Amino acid sequence: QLQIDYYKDTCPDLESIVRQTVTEKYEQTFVTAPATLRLFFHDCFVQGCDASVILNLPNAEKDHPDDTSLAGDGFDTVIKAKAAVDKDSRCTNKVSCADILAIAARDVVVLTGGPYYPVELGRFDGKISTLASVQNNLPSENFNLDQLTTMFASHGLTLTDLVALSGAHTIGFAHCGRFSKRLYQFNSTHQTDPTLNSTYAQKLMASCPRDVDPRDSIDNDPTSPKIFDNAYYTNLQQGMGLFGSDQTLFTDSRSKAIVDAFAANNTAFFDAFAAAFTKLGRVGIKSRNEGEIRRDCTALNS
Ligand code: HEM
Ligand SMILES: [Ca+2]
Repeated sequence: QLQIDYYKDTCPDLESIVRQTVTEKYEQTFVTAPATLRLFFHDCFVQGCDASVILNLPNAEKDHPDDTSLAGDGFDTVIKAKAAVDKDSRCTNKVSCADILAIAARDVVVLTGGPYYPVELGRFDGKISTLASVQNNLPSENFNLDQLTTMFASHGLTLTDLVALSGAHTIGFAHCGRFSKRLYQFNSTHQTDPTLNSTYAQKLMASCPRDVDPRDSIDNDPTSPKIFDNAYYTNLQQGMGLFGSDQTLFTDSRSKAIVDAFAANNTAFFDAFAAAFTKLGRVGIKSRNEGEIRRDCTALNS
């Protein structure tokens, strides 16, 4: 029931207002892009795409360890865009924070060189956000393909969607503590994960030595960290996936052909990403009765 032209009459300039705010913030700080894209994913997988991750309540979603590494610039992007939207008197208190996040997430994909695609709108903001609801609902960086496909399938997302959406790791950052196990204590026979390219492994060890502050971070995509492109897939072909959950998309024979197709054809990746993003944006949509149009994206109306 989402529609591309949902706000056509109520807030006709919505898309350009959001785009302008996101562009200004992106020009100030690059992290705006990966932070906003990841925020959208984490929102949709927990309670659906309803901006529940943004609510600032005691023991809220954002306080769960899986969400505490969400960069503040993603939240800030939505708050700033909401303020800009509400300044247009036609739009005041009419556009949901969940929809603003969805538009902003598409906009950062475009800003970093990725595909443009229309975003479906008409979401309502959720009224519930709990720390407990995050548990086991976001994928771990150590997941194998079965674990990844089970979790994605539970939201109607296919194997192709999983591989395409994982391509978001073509931009952004990761903290050393997230993959140090792959470098230093993989398992009883291999200190370092044998699927990891050895030159890349050495580079990672140099950037993230054993005693590194686990809060230090490095680029997800070692070849084009700020560009939304299919380098993520050519990296996987060379054993240069940062997380186990990335590399397994290539090492597992069931998804390898999809990785190869996206590595060979950037347009194929862009088309699949746009389609998968649209499906992700439909997860757990709340009706008018189940949700609200939040006045302040960080707080419940009342
Ligand atoms: C397939 C399962 C996935 C796993 C296991 C996973 C895991 C992770 C982890 C561990 C990080 C690093 C966090 C940190 O150290 O701060 C990360 C970063 C990121 N993830 Fe994912 N992710 C997955 C899928 C996705 C999807 C579907 C998207 C969006 C469509 C996404 C977008 C991002 C972005 C943009 C970053 C960089 C964030 C930043 O620089 O602030 N990820 N992911
Ligand atoms: Ca890239």
